[in-house]
Amino acid sequence: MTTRIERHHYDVVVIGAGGAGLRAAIEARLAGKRTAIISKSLFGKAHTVMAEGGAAAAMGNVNSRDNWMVHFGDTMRGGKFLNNFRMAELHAKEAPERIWELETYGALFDRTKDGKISQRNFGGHEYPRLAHVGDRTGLELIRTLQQKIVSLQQEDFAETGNYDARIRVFSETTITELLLDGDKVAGAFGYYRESGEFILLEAPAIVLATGGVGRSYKVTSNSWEYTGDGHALALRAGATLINMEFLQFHPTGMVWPPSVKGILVTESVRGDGGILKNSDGKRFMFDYVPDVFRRQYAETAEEADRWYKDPDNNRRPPELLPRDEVARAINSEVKAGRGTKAGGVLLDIASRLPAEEIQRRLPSMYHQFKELADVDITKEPMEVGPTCHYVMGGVEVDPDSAAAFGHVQGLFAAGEVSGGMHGSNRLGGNSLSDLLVFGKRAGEHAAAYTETLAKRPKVATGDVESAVDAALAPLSREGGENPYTLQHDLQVVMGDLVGIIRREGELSDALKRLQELKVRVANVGATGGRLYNPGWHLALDLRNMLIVSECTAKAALEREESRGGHTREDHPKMSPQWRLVNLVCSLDDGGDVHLERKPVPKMRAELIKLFDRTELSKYLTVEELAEYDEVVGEAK
Ligand SMILES: Cc1cc2nc3c(=O)[nH]c(=O)nc-3n(C[C@H](O)[C@H](O)[C@H](O)COP(=O)(O)OP(=O)(O)OC[C@H]3O[C@@H](n4cnc5c(N)ncnc54)[C@H](O)[C@@H]3O)c2cc1C
Repeated sequence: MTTRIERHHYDVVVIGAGGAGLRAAIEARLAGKRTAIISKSLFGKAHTVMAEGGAAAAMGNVNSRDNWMVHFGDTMRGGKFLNNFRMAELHAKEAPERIWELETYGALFDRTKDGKISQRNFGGHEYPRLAHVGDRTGLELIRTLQQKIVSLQQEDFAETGNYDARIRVFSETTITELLLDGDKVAGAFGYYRESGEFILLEAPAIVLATGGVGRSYKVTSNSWEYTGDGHALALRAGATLINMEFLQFHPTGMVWPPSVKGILVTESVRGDGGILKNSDGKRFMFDYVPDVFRRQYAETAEEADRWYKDPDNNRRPPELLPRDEVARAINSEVKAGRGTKAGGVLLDIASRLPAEEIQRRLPSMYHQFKELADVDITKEPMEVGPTCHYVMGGVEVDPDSAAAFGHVQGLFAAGEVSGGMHGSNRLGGNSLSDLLVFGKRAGEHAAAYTETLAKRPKVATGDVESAVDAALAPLSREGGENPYTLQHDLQVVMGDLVGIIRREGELSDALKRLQELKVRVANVGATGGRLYNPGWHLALDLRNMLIVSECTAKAALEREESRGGHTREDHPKMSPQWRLVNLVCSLDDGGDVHLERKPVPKMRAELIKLFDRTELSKYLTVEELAEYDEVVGEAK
């Protein structure tokens, strides 16, 4: 029996309808390309919509000392100098323009008294920098980008009589394979979640914008669709992934009740004055300021509290250290027996701001705790603990064009699925701006790439048949393993052995168990048919989760130091030698993960000069410092 496959032809296919995907699609359409947007979940329901705190952009509206150079410095510092410097530079320079542009699309950010876009404090940012809409910034971002897409569709309708003529959204559609013609992208294959029918989109350029990988962990802020699909699609297409060992465990997820464990408690709570206390009532973060940050952070509660009103003459509260530091501190307090019964610590905003102010600034948090935990955050503290939140690692890309490295052409990646920009740790608020800056670049360069081709790459019939067979396999397997059991077992391995604190023995053990899981996942089965069947969908997601988890575990075992979102108990220090190394994953012919060390690109002279020597000496090797001295010497 032949299987029915719906076929479409586009110039650019964007996989993912979060901020990165929508911004990329807008740009490709503005370049005149026929563009498709594919979304695994409902249109508008990407992670981007859940972003609460804001988008970081050095507009200098609240503190005029802010500018792109300070933002660049903070981003590099936050990423512990492992960031791709060019990405961090482009991001810091272009973020303000991307935010202002959103207002031309119809966004309306909160205002300062004099009518400028308001900006709030966040961990690791020297000045108030996050443009925001209460604590629902992601919603405004997605709403505006969708509105822009609708307006483009209306333009197309006026011209052609067809709304979908140049930009079309395929929602609740999952891509399972990328199809190639030699080393060139030729299309994407997937299925409609509701009907289980197959779809083939032929296109010479594909932008991956599929977001994160959090569902390989049990305690996570990520929703069901974040199974690392884009990462795995890239690998299977011949692209490379960079620095997959770096996962961000956000310090404040809900810990109670168990059914909501992991749901995010926005950093804005701390940005707006919230403090962390242990079960003895001690404000413990003062005990956890690492040497590299000591000069920037307050030593007493009095100084920390003064900072909120007078940031120019006081140092920042330690609650606003980068997320990796705060997550580790909470972990240590709980481990030392100073946590709450449910295994968290207390986050107190109730004693810091009047109730009306809390409700005005943090309406979503107020409702979240009231509805889910029966806690009134204007009266009592919240119970919080670390939750797997964000992956810094991702598709290795050219910083300027967002084109994927490796043995594939026509593949681009932007947003959380791409790697490099955030180094070993992302600062809060830097994701929303990253999506806009690199989403736009990816769309623009994908469109331009299609014009360089002498002929359109062709999809091979055999490849489509293989994609169909792979998709149907779990449904036809008699006695296959239950996908939910497999996901649970994977989450146990990753949570217990590749979690927030890592050790050599446990990582080796994790790799062994992942190999065993690989064999079991190859035998995964799903009951029922193709009509809306979540068990089947998970069975297909599992091989992506597994491959991405293998990358994380392998790289985590290889990197013998602690940096940002990678903490090795057996190698607790940051090593200047390891700062020179990116760990890059590819797939070998047998489909196994191959790990390679590559040098971290060297920062240009005018950028390295933005940092002072004392600070750099905590990160760089002796040889690098000598080069720095030469550069600075020449400038004098
Ligand atoms: C609760 C929460 C709060 C956050 N708050 C902030 C904040 O305040 N500031 C900040 O900067 N960052 C924040 N972040 C992080 C930020 O929201 C994300 O990193 C960012 O939104 C990722 O955007 P993206 O466009 O890369 O992908 P996403 O918005 O995650 O979208 C991914 C898209 O890809 C689709 N997709 C995935 N796989 C497939 C597939 N196989 N086929 C088809 N489609 C697929 C999904 O359905 C979705 O449409 C927060 C994250 C969470 C979870």
